[in-house]
Amino acid sequence: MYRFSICIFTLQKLYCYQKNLMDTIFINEKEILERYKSVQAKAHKGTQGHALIIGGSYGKIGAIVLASKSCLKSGCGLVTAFIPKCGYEILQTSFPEAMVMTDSTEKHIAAIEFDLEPDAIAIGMGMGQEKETQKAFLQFLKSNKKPLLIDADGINIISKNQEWFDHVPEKTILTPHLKELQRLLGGWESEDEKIEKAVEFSLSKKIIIVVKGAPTMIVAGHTVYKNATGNQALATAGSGDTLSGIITSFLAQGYEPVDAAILGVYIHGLTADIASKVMGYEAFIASDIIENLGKAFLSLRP
Ligand SMILES: NC(=O)C1=CN([C@@H]2O[C@H](COP(=O)(O)OP(=O)(O)OC[C@H]3O[C@@H](n4cnc5c(N)ncnc54)[C@H](OP(=O)(O)O)[C@@H]3O)[C@@H](O)[C@H]2O)[C@@H](O)CC1
Ligand SMILES: Nc1ncnc2c1ncn2[C@@H]1O[C@H](COP(=O)(O)OP(=O)(O)O)[C@@H](O)[C@H]1O
Ligand SMILES: [Mg+2]
Repeated sequence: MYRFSICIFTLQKLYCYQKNLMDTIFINEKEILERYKSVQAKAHKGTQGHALIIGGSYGKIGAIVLASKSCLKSGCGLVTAFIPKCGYEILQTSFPEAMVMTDSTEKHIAAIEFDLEPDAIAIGMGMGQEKETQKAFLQFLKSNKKPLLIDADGINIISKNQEWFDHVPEKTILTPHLKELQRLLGGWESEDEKIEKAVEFSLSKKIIIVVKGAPTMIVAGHTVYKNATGNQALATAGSGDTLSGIITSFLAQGYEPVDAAILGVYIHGLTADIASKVMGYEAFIASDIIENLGKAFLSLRP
């Protein structure tokens, strides 16, 4: 029996490591237009989806401002932000279109309690890793059944507690940058090994991994989608927080998680391609991603 298990395990490993079984799809405009659905004439905010964005901590409320704003600016009908108390006025003032719920703790999240039924949830941006926050994150994972995206400190926390993946819904999207990916997977020795490890992890946890970088790859089991948009203008604080908001918007609008990730990464990159032609790379900041979302969506129209 023991020998038999070893044999199965080795075969599984071989299967995952065989590069020719990894299907790579290049995401171009054609792939996007096959997935993208514009807003219906009779839509209203109630039909466009409600996203809940959870995160932020003292000094990092900006991450939630950026994620909430990019979310609503990508077609979602309603956005609620769940943040520590200290972020209430910041969010209400800088982005009045968002609704805000606060934790009872001042500077970090200590209990994630809300009385609404969102269509999708993003968690982790600017959230920090306080003990109480980690506990609240676990409680949240245990109770949540909604489509989910985990970014930043959410990834950092779950990387150290990988048994918590038992509570993560299938097709949850993780959006690690390189350092976060290292924390999640351990190291790698080559670019190929990095993607092979991501494929293996995606298969074993049944999740989608957005491997952020230049270019960004979306790993969904054996299929790896390679994005074609984006440039070095995106090498700026908050550009990942903004990406989380955009992908969550598509999730809340009812897109399949893999399509939400593909569309989100493409549109996010497109804003930088459009804006850098007129403003260069240096002056581009995360708010310019949000500013250029309109032009990016317009460019998808035939
Ligand atoms: N305005 C706000 O509120 C903002 C809030 N934010 C929030 O802050 C929290 C901490 O997030 P964080 O990503 O800065 O910290 P952390 O994971 O330790 O990574 C730092 C190290 O990782 C590396 N590295 C990073 N990115 C890389 C990349 N793309 N590609 C390659 N390497 C990369 C790099 O390491 P190095 O390469 O220098 O060794 C770097 O020194 C998080 O919750 C986030 O949401 C931010 O979004 C900013 C705006
Ligand atoms: N040189 C680059 N070319 C293309 N995309 C980039 C480049 N540098 C950064 N990005 C993109 O910017 C985002 C950075 O995410 P992240 O590091 O999480 O930012 P933050 O946490 O500050 O919001 C990712 O989507 C990444 O792919
Ligand atoms: Mg980030």
